[in-house]
Amino acid sequence: MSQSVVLGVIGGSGLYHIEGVETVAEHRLDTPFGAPSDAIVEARIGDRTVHFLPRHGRGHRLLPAEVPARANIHALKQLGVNHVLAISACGIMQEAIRPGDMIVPDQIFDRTRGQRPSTFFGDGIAGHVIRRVPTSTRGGTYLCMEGPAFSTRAESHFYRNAVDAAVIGMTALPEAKLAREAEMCYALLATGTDYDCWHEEEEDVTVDQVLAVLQANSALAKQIVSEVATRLSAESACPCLRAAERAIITDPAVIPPEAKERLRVLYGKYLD
Ligand SMILES: CSC[C@H]1O[C@H](OP(=O)(O)O)[C@H](O)[C@@H]1O
Ligand SMILES: Nc1ncnc2[nH]cnc12
Repeated sequence: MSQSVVLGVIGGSGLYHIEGVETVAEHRLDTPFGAPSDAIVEARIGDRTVHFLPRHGRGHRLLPAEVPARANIHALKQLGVNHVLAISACGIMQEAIRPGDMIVPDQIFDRTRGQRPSTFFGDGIAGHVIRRVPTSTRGGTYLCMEGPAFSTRAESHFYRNAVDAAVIGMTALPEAKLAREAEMCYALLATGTDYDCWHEEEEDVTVDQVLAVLQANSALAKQIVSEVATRLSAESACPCLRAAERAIITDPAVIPPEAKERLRVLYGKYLD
């Protein structure tokens, strides 16, 4: 069964608002998982409503591990979002990718340290969604490291050789996992900003270098958001939109009422 597509955009480093679009409203939401990173800005791009949330908060206040990913995804879900375009600044792990190139990874490799709450399930309700293809599009592996410090050269070489990573960042997880549990299509748009620290002839990554590339690319990033907003179809029947249909294993009779209430926005249709 198809659903009307509602687009959410999560802005990463250097992208704290979308310039030059018509703002319709600002939503300050609360969730059972705490407050999201910031207010969500509802904007119009052409005929489409877009909900924009800066992942690190305006002014970039949150470290990768401090980003309240569950609250962010839940708040977007409250607004009806079912398609997420997640924008990220990334280190480049392959020679052929140049700074400023945009990459759309189709795989994610988890090198976070397990301290980031990464599921909506638990506390009385067990569920398991399928993640063989974790995003909605194709194009290489995003290695998600814990950070906030950048990698050592040994780690950088390992990610290139053992994982064959295309890009490296710190934020696609648990965001992408939670979007799947929340039955959303999730696409990653990575801007390659630096060669991390593996390249013999290129500078090692610095924050200044990352921000300079993002600054130079900001018009392109905005154009891509506009194109996605314009071209995305009005309806979708993607299986991501039913990812939790068969995920919940707990007998409904033993799910505590508090757990049902906590997950009502996400799974009410399966629990009632
Ligand atoms: C500012 S460099 C490191 C920082 O940038 C990336 O953030 P995001 O993915 O939100 O664009 C990276 O993951 C780190 O959080
Ligand atoms: N080299 C790098 N490692 C991790 N995250 C990044 N974001 C931008 N460049 C990065």
